[in-house]
Amino acid sequence: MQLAVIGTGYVGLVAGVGFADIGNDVVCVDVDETKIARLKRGEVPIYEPGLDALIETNVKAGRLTFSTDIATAIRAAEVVIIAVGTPPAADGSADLSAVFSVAETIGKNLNGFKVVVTKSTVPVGTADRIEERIRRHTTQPFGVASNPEFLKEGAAIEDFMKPDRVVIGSNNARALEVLRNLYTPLVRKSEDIHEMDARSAELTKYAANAMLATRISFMNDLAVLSEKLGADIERVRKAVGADPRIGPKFLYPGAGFGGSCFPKDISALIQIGQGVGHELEVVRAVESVNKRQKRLLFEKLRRHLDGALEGRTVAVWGLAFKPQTDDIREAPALVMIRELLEAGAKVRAHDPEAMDNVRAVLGDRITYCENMYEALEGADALALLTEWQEYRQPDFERVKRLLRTPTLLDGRNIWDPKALRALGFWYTGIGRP
Ligand SMILES: NC(=O)C1=CN([C@@H]2O[C@H](COP(=O)(O)OP(=O)(O)OC[C@H]3O[C@@H](n4cnc5c(N)ncnc54)[C@H](O)[C@@H]3O)[C@@H](O)[C@H]2O)C=CC1
Ligand SMILES: O=C(O)[C@H]1O[C@H](OP(=O)(O)OP(=O)(O)OC[C@H]2O[C@@H](n3ccc(=O)[nH]c3=O)[C@H](O)[C@@H]2O)[C@H](O)[C@@H](O)[C@@H]1O
Repeated sequence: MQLAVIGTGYVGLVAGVGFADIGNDVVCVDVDETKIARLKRGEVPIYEPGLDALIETNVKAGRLTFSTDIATAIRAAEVVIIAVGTPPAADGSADLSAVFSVAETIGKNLNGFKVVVTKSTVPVGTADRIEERIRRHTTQPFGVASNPEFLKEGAAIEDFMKPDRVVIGSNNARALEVLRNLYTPLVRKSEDIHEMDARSAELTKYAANAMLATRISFMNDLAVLSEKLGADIERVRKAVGADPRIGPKFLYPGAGFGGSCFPKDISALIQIGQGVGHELEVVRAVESVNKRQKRLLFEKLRRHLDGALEGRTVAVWGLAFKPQTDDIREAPALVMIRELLEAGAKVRAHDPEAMDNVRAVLGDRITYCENMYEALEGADALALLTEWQEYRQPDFERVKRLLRTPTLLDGRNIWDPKALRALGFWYTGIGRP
């Protein structure tokens, strides 16, 4: 099939290369000329394991190209996939300006039946609004569909190529059929493709993200309770997750959830509810618990130092919002670093992939260390915010020698409190005695 993917970010690029890999002809389009120029030179603008090799293979095979010429890409395509960003507007709702701008361009360039697919996460009812925008400019036939994406950054290719399920929402039978054919090679059985109306598909995306975020905030809330009661949330987590009705995934307490989606989609869902006069009370609590959780490590450190943060130095390991990505959008580390700077502390940071992105936001307000141990030199405490593999088993004797005071804040519960206390560290994690 001939596909145009509009918006070559985390989702558009992965979807584009994934569809090319199963034999489609794909052109990935973006308004960002620098990004497209880099991709044309063979450079991959984001860190995503396995992506470089897959792009290279498909470009070489002639199935994957990059362009800034959206009109030509649309005219050549049978299926146009919208994967542009839908960032939060000032009031928390999703900013749909990029989606609508693409819809208008599609309308102006329709030259025969096409399926227009929204992969971006958009509020319920957006498919109808897209259809209306396209119709303003054309009398050509087309079908609009919602096809939300469920991939996780850091595991994006695996998630895309072997999805647990695919959701396709449309009121147009021809569009449903085209998309069913497109996805059939990626699913194990036909029941893994869930066909529905567009509104249900749009809501499914928010429901899935809100459910996952609810599990995390629930566990983070219980972690605070655990600590106050002298219980160990890690033991509770494992035992609770052993119930197959609950399951073990997405129950890890930590420094709060970040990323470009959970925080944004939760506030958009709250807005969607309010738009029809329904207050989503559970989702509101998920959001407020998360805001509190992102400040938890900072508060623990402040208490430990009796409020005296001025002039102290804090080492931070992990800046990305999770491991295996360079994405720092809504990362808990940024919240902690900003609090520290505001309190007059200095920060020495390390991350295997995300330092350039942080530099673009914070500039020289903090010190960036190429080596994780270098970040510890002369620091009064080490705070771990992202559970990169290389932080799991550091040389703690060396950590102790380098730190001015042996203080550890484990924002992801990856270290052993007992062993570290035996080594002479002051240790605190999330919800552990
Ligand atoms: N990042 C993720 O893991 C996931 C994201 N999503 C959703 O997918 C959508 C895209 O997210 P990301 O890929 O993370 O965003 P991103 O910010 O990485 O990429 C968006 C791309 O769209 C381009 N763009 C903006 N306006 C454009 C226009 N008018 N024409 C062409 N290109 C345009 C931007 O230059 C950028 O390259 C969002 O709605 C997001 O909620 C859904 C599932 C997973
Ligand atoms: O809509 C999206 O963009 C995507 O959002 C999330 O994916 P992603 O944000 O890439 O990463 P996750 O692995 O879900 O992690 C999100 C945040 O939750 C945190 N988290 C995750 C799991 C957990 O048990 N505890 C926890 O604190 C992570 O550290 C991270 O900060 C969803 O998992 C994807 O299914 C969805 O497609």
